[in-house]
Amino acid sequence: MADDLQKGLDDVLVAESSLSYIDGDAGLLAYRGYDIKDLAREASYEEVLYLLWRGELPDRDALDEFATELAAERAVDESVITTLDGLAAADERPMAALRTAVSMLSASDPEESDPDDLDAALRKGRRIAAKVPTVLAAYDRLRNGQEPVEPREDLGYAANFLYMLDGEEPDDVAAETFDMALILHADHGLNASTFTGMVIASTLADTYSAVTGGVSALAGSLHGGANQDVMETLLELDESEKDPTDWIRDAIDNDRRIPGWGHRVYNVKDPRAEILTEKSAELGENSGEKKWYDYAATIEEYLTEEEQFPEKGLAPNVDFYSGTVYYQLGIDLDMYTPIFAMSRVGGWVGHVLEYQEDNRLIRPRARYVGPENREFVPIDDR
Ligand SMILES: CC(=O)SCCNC(=O)CCNC(=O)[C@H](O)C(C)(C)COP(=O)(O)OP(=O)(O)OC[C@H]1O[C@@H](n2cnc3c(N)ncnc32)[C@H](O)[C@@H]1OP(=O)(O)O
Ligand SMILES: O=C([O-])CC(=O)C(=O)O
Repeated sequence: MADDLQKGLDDVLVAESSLSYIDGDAGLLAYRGYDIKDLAREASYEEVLYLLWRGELPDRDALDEFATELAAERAVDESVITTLDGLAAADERPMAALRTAVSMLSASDPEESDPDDLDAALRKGRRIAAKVPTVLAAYDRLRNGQEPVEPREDLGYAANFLYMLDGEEPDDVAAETFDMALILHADHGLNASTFTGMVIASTLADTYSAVTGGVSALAGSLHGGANQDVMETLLELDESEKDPTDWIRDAIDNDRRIPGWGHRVYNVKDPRAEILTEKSAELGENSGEKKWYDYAATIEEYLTEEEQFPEKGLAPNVDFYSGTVYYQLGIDLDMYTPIFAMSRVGGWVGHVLEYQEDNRLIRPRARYVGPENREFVPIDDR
């Protein structure tokens, strides 16, 4: 038995995977061998889902069939909408509403869960991926006193979500930008939320349980929650009316942890952040409102030259520019992490199924450091 302690499981190998390849020193990410930059530029989120789940890119017929099946499963049961309405009345956070809704979706799944039937597990994953946008858009509307908008089967995954959110078809720039953001967030190896899903699935629990666990783990500020924190930080900077360089200098002097910086795997700028930087700048140019991009870019420039940050391998991660992109698309701040979850369903389902093909219960150990050989004292004598 190995006795060396790996707190946080840094660098511990626990599985083999052919979903994503990450080189944290070179700043490379590929899904099943395809560079993320090519996928972000050329593919659609549906194509990427197909790739993650089936291992190959689809040809046009296969993609049409897959996208049609996915679109046909977008509607959610009325009981889910009623529950969301109750959660909205209680002012629940969207991530918590999503966690509750994913768990609830299993009640209307038409197939039994069978740990030996991985095809059925994949179909469950597909239903979750299809319904999460409907849940999120409905929740956002209900909490704003609006009726949910029914999904449309004739729109792509990204465009349909934006349509259900606003009640109006998005323009091409918004739909393409959002689709690209979904592609960038779809998978990232054994990150905390994916690993959570794998731990759950390794007990032979079903896909809904694994995805509910994934949503729960993604919510925290060290993981998916950071995208909202980044935008809140930029708004704080804006309200301070300080020069951005002075603002970030003060933040560092006060030992603040800067959201959207640092990553367990990357020691250089995250390749997804490179793409989102360009997108954020482009949206600012187009709208004439460049300040959100400018604030982020100024912080990046300052921290990149600051001694400690490069020394500790701290650089912008995927969350640093995604917030400015969503903000410019007019999306509410507390929807950013749920949108991340919407995309990451692809990775969660892919990894869970890959792991279950050759399943082994995940069960690490803790080194016992508590007291020993204590004499039990009955309650009335303590
Ligand atoms: C999609 C994603 O999940 S990407 C990550 C999203 N999360 C964030 O952006 C939150 C901000 N970042 C962080 O908290 C961290 O960088 C993490 C959690 C992402 C990675 O953390 P770890 O690999 O555990 O690094 P750890 O927390 O040990 O930090 C190493 C050193 O860098 C410092 N550091 C790490 N991140 C930051 C940051 N964002 N700002 C300032 N200092 C930081 C730590 O204080 C520590 O310094 P020390 O060695 O002087 O004590
Ligand atoms: O990989 C990680 O640790 C965090 C993550 O999910 C990502 O960067 O997309």
